[in-house]
Parts: sequence; structure tokens; C-alpha cells
Amino acid sequence: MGPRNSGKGHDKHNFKGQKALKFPLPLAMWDFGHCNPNACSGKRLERLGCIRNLRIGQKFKGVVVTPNGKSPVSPADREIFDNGGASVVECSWAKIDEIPFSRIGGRCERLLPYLVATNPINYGRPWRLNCAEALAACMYIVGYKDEARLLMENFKWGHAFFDVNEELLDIYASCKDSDDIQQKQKQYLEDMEESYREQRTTDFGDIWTQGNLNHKPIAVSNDTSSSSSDSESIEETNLAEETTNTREDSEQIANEPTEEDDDLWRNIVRMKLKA
Ligand SMILES: C[S@@+](CC[C@H](N)C(=O)[O-])C[C@H]1O[C@@H](n2cnc3c(N)ncnc32)[C@H](O)[C@@H]1O
Repeated sequence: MGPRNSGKGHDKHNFKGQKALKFPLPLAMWDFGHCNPNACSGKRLERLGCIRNLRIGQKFKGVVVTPNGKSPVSPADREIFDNGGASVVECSWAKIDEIPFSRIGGRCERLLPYLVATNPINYGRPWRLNCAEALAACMYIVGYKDEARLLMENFKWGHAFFDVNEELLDIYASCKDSDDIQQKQKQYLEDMEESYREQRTTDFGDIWTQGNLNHKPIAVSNDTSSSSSDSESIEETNLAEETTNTREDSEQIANEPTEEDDDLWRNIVRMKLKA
């Protein structure tokens, strides 16, 4: 489904001297061309006329959603968003080391708080959102909830992002600033970890009634087949392999857990998705 213009009051957001985009808020990206055009959410948004390209060396005056940020985006960034929109860095997670962060970015560089990817490549993986998810999360948190949903309507799996993250997104959107978000995020993660550990204790208690479970695989509910039937899906498997083979990049995102934690968190997410 193509983007709809959700209407009033957004004309002022179109960039001066730029062709009006087919999305009501100004979105932009630095595209490093790492990803297959058929599998890349940023390129898809570009094809649909929802996002514009930035040059390397060009700074962005709105909110820059980037692993190079130091604090999470929050409702306190609303004014900056209104003055310039939001941008992302379209690149492969595997090649994030190669990004010349000093030549891109802007004055408002932000991380995203804990959220779970639902795109077919990184489904169920915390922190590692694709460009469309990252822009939608930023819009939602600063208060453009309808526009965030509108953007994700361009992806077959887009609704899942809100199915999985809505509770958290609403918590973040109701925060005052990034400190508040960090506090709420910490509390949320601690609660989730605790309920996961409790659940595991219960499962362990039950284990004696289930015979030998050695090597029994964990039931994983991250089947992407149902969501990978759109045109982007053909190359996604390759990209997924590329991504999972380069886990050493995980420390690139300040809040991202270590590889051990990553497994823990994926299990927690699975538990939550099954609940
Ligand atoms: C690394 S690219 C991967 C793009 C992917 N190939 C796609 O199809 O969209 C994702 C971009 O989204 C933003 N992003 C995603 N998760 C983020 C997070 N946790 N914190 C900050 N930025 C994030 C960053 O701009 C990042 O460079």
C-alpha cells in the first residue's frame, strides 16, 4: 500500500527548495549503498517518494537517529523534529565500522531506546531496527503516532512493529525527556528479565515431569516466512545471514547487550511474543 497523506498542517514540513515528498513529514537518509535495493527498507521508502537522500558531508538539522547517538530520542526532541524532521543512516549493520560518522549526522543525534525489530531480517531482535522501523519509532516517540503507522503501512510486516512494541512506545512517548526514557527503559527491562527468570524457574520445576530434555531445541517463534512474501523478501535471507554472521558489531550500539545478553534478550522476547 502506498503512503497516504494524513492531511492538515504538514505542508510547512516540506524541505525548502525540495520537491514535495509523498509523506507528510520530512524524512531523510544517508545511503551508503551496502544493502540490496530489493531488501532495503530505506530504498523502498525512497522509491515510494517518502524519503530524500542526503550527501556525505551534509549535516541534518532535524533528529538524526543513529548508533552514534549518546542518548535516546524523547518527546523533548519534538521541536527539533518540527524544524527538520528525522533522518537515518542506511547501511549494513555488518559494515557500520566503515561509516564516516564525523561527515554525517547533526546536532541532534539520538539512539533509540529498547524496542524489538519485527522486520523479516532481524525479527525478534532487540535494538537492531531497520530504517523504516527506526523512523517510525522516532516519530511515535516525539508524538507523531499516526504518521508512524502510516509509514509502516508501506511494509507487509509493518503492523507487527506496533503489535510487538506499542506498550513500550506509549511508555516512551509519555516520558518527559531522555533521562526519563532511560529510567523507564531500565525498569521495563528489569521487570522483563525478572519474569523471564521466574518463568525459567517454573519451567525447570516442571522439567522433572517431562523426561530427558537434553538438546531439545527451544521453541522459536521467529518464523519469518509469513512476512517475507513481499517484493523485498527475495534477497532478505542473504542479508539475514550476513547480519547474523557479524555479531561482533553488536557493541556499536551503546545500549545494545553483549552477545550473551543478546541471546538472553531474544529468549525474553520469544517468551513475550508467545504470551
Ligand atoms: C544499520 S541500518 C540497516 C538498514 C537496513 N538495511 C534496512 O533495510 O533498513 C538501520 C539504521 O536505522 C537506525 N537505527 C536502527 N536501530 C537503531 C538504534 N537502536 N539506535 C539508533 N539508530 C538505530 C540507524 O540510522 C541505523 O543506521
